[in-house]
This record gives sequence, C-alpha cells and structure tokens, in this order.
Amino acid sequence: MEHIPAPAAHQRQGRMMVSGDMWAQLGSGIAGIMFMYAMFQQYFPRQLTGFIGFYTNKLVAFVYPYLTISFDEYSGDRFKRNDVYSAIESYLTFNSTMSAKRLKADIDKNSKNFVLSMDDNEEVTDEFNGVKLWWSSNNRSTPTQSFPFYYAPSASERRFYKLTFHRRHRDLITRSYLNHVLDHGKAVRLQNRQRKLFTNNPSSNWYGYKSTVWNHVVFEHPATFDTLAMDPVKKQDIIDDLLTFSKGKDYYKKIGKAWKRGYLLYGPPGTGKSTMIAAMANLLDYDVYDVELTAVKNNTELRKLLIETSSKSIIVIEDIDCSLDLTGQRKKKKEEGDDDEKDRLPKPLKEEAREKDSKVTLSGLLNFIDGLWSACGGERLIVFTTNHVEKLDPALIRKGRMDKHIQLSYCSYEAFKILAKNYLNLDSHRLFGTIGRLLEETNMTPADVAECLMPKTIGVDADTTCLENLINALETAKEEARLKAEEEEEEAKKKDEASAKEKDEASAKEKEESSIKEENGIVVQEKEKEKETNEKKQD
Ligand SMILES: Nc1ncnc2c1ncn2[C@@H]1O[C@H](COP(=O)(O)OP(=O)(O)OP(=O)(O)O)[C@@H](O)[C@H]1O
Repeated sequence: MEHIPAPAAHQRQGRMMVSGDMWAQLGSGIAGIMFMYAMFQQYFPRQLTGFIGFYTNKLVAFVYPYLTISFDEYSGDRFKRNDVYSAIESYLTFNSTMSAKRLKADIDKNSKNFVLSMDDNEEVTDEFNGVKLWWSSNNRSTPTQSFPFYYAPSASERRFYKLTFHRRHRDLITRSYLNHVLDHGKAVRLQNRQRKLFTNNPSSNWYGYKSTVWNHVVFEHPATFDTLAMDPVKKQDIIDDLLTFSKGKDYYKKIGKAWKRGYLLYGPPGTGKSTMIAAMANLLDYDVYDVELTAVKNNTELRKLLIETSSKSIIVIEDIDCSLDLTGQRKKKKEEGDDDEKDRLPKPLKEEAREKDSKVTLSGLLNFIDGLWSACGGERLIVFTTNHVEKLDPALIRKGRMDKHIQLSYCSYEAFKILAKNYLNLDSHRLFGTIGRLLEETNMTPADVAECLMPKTIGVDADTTCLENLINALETAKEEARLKAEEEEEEAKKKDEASAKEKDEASAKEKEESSIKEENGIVVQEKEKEKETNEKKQD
C-alpha cells in the first residue's frame, strides 16, 4: 500500500538513511526545535504567534501540493452520527479489506458474512478516473461538549476520515468523486445493513450527567403479514398504506409535509399489536426504536432521543396509556400549587424534588410526534399501542398525528384459517365448521387460539387433537362467558330490585309525612275555630 505523501516525505527522494549517527542528529534536532518552540510560545505575543502560524500554513500550502478534507463522525454540535461518515465507512469496505493492515469486523444483515472496515489510524488508497487518492481514519483527542445532557463519546471515539488528493484534481474530487463515494457507500450500507431493535437506557456521560441513550440488538423477529392473523381485506389495506408511505418521498415533499406517518394500534391484550409492528418492520426493512417512556426524564430528553433515531425506522411507544400521565391539567395545577412548598426545602432536596417532577408531558409527546424536530431525518413511522383507546387524550390521536387507527380484535374465522395454515399447514378440516360457529359465538384472542394450535404431541392425528383442544377451549370460554353474563344479569336485576325497593320506601315515607302534616293542619284549624267562637261568645 502506498502511503499518503507528507510535505517532508514528498520532497525526499525515497531513500532512507538508517545509521546510528543520523538518529542521533535527528534526536538533537527535534529537541532543538521543541526548545525554540517553547521559547517562542512563552515570549512572543499571542497576536504574533497567530500571525506567524497563519503565514507558515500559507507557505506549507504553497509548497505542499496536496489538499485534505476531513469528515467527522460527529461534526460540530450534531447529536447523531454523521451520515456521510457512515457512507464513507461503507464505501471503504472493499478497499480496506484488500489493503488495510488492521481491520474491524462486524456481521452482515443475514448474520452470515463478516463486514470488514478499516480500523483507526489506518490508510488505504483509492482510484477515480485514473486519479489516485488517499483515505485515512483518525482520532481527534479533544472532546467537545456543548449540550450538558448530550451523551458525548469519549475522546478516543471522536473519529474522522481524512481524504488527501493533489490540488490539480480539486474539481473532479469535489464535484464527482464525493458524490460517487456517497452513492456507493449508501448502497453498500443498505446491502449489508443489519436491522436493529433499539431501546433507551439510562447512562452517564463524560461529565457524570445521567441521560438516556439508545442501545440496540439485532432485530430478528420472524413475524410477517403472511403469518399475521386478521381480516385479509383490512390486512391488504394496511400493507398498501405502508408501501405507499415508503415510496412517498417526493409526494411528501410536494405537499410540504414531513415524511412520517403515525399509526395507532388498539385492541385487547393478545390480539397481535406487537406482532403487527414486527411485521411492519420486516415488510419495509426498517429499524425499530422501542421507546421506554418511563425511563425518559423529561421532554428535552425525549426530543434528543428522537433526533438520534435514523430514517427508515419505526418509533414505537407501547401501552401509551400506561406510560404517560394523561390525566393532564388537574395534576399540573396541583403541582403548581406545590411549588411554594418546594421552595421552602433546602437546596439539594429542592433540586431532587424538581427532578422527580420533571417528566415527559402530553405536550412534550405531541411535540415529539409533530413538532419541528420530528421532521429531522424523514421516512419514519410512529406507532402507539394501547389496550384502552378511550383513555387517550383526543389531541394525541387526532388525524395528522396518528394518521391511521387500526383496531385489532378477537379472532375471526378468517383469522383462524391463517393461524391453522401457519401452525398446522391445514387449508381445511372437518372441524373447521364447528370452530367457525364457536368463534362467532364467543370472543377469543388470536394469542389464545394460537396457543391451542401449537402441537403438543407428535402423533398420527396431531392436527385433529389441536383442533379438538381449540374446540374445548372455545366451549369453555363460551360457557364461562354465559355464566358471567348470567351473573352480571342477576347482579343487575338485584340492583334494580334494590333501587325499586328504595324508591317505594321513600315514597311511602313521603306519603306518611304528608298525611301527618295534613292531620296536624286540621287539628290546628279546629283549635283556631274553637278559639274564634269562644271569643265571639265573650263579646
Ligand atoms: N393477530 C395475530 N396473528 C398471529 N399471531 C398472533 C396474533 N395475535 C397474537 N398472536 C400471537 O400471540 C402472541 C402475543 O401477541 P402480541 O404480543 O402481538 O399481542 P399484543 O396485542 O401486543 O398484546 P399486549 O397488548 O398484551 O402487548 C404473539 O407472540 C403471537 O404469537
């Protein structure tokens, strides 16, 4: 491998002297230069140092004919890894494998092949239209930290690639080569990309500040829309919707809308909400970000997590009704009232109390879904799941935020047929009719049906045993539902009777009281009359 030319090396004729004398001279020369530099730093005014530095650079640039471009892994105050850096990393995979001496190994999306890339402080060459270029991977040793809540990688993690080329090729490199690198890098990345399942966990950053960061494992859920048991028409509608979304980049741009879509999945437990998310991810080849809201300290942290998600991903908040206090206003007002009390606490306790209160709020979540930051990256689905859609704030699930509401319900006959095909490889069976009738008469979740259909023995008629198990389970469920309904009816009847009795008693009491009053009234009237006649007699 040819090394990147350095100014001194460039002017050298390629001959190297390795005698002991030469090393001794070199050592004392360097020591001399260091001494001069220290003196220079100490005694020369800062402005002059800057001035000399500037012109030294100019002189070097004049003599040295090579240009360099660096590509940081986290450039400036960015929160997330630079896409260009990742594209270069993928682009250099081939060259690195062929020529770098130290490589890093990862595994491809099928977990079958190794993906090799250049390790830190390595160099490789590339050629474009007959022009030779040099790539090197480097470390920056000074960490930068602009956002105290931001998890800053340590100094050794602040990496960058450096591209070196002759200045006479500036146009070719900046206009064509860099685009070529980006396009090829992205294509390679897509090809080797392993889908990931992310979740947020608390972590301490460089300064000991605790925040939540994404951690991931390889996403390997096998669910697909083929194995998902639900009404086929509804299923096709969802698939069409998803595919239209994934191809809609230009359309979303045209209508001036961020390229994202919200799905609300609701229904009883075990009806396939999580399974559908996995099927969505497998259909579109997206990553999944499973947000654990209770681990997010406040709205700022939630926004940070959002920014760190990549495009081509599904952001999931499961059981949204349990993760967030949506009782909203009342609680907020109470907390405002509590502020005076908190102010009277000693400082450390006051801060602790505030920290405990500082949580993700409904407005923070609304911002997360469709605030300005939500448009970063594009091509993202946001999925909420809940068992109690009626508990959710209407603002949270209105169209535009949760664009598509999907109800997952109890197992229908159509859904059962998908499960039977999937679990038992059966298209038809003499027991299908009975099962169909029972499914219409009682509610059973696809999870429960699937459990009955799982073969528990290996026998000649294992399929029939499974179907019979299901029939038994359905009949038991039906009987339980009938008894429950009877119990409820009985209870309701008792309640009605009790309230009717209460009413009767109340009206009887009322009558009695009014008759007493009436009687008392007559007595009073008679007494008054008697008094009147007595008075008249006396007169
Ligand atoms: N519609 C379905 N199609 C195929 N399998 C299903 C379906 N619904 C449930 N299952 C099976 O039941 C199991 C549990 O389902 P899942 O976790 O998707 O339900 P859920 O609605 O998300 O439940 P919860 O609300 O409790 O999280 C799954 O592993 C899957 O095997």
